[in-house]
Amino acid sequence: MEKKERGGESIKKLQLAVDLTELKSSLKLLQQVGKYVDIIELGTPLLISEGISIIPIIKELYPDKIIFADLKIMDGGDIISELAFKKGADMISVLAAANDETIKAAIKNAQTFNAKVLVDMCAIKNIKKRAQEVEHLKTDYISVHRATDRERDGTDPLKELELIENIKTKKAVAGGINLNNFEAACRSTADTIIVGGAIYRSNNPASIARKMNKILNNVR
Ligand SMILES: O=C(CO)[C@H](O)[C@H](O)COP(=O)(O)O
Repeated sequence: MEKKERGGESIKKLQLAVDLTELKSSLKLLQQVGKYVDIIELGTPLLISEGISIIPIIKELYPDKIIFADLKIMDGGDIISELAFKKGADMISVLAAANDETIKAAIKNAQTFNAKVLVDMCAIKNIKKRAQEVEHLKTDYISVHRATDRERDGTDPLKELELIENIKTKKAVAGGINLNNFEAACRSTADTIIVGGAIYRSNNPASIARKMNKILNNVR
């Protein structure tokens, strides 16, 4: 799948969240599904377990993919984002719950390294208000995100997305996206649909990713 942008207009993207804890199993997963996704997310558990040195390893193997480091920065926006960008990350995440100074520092570094920042709304209570504030900071993406630890309480990130439909910044949606709600996610205002467990926990990750790729291409 190409990561091109048509005439400046962005094409909706599928982001695979690799939330495994070992490089070896992550590489095996990527061999199976890499061709079906636009963005490879090095998940927070993977980065904590294996370290940011895996960024250049994955980037070298998948030069045509956008490499997203899900750092979920809460403080130290300058130093942490710089570490990841120097390793070759194309995009990183900063938490919306962080201070504006933290988000601004990461955005400044992203500009220096020609990279991007996604601000993650995970655990934000007033999503609409915080999204408006974050938009003023000129981040590249705002992501609504149902936390993994809330997967059993029925929180729907697609409903949260509706709260920020007027936000002009590109949007991503994450948390519990699977084949049942994938088409709805593609038809939503999200520019990027982030899928983790529905692919990597499947007995047949390639089949799920291929189906999602097909659905996304029909909507694009
Ligand atoms: O960032 C994350 C957790 O903090 C996950 O990568 C993201 O939410 C994807 O979740 P799922 O496995 O439900 O698709």
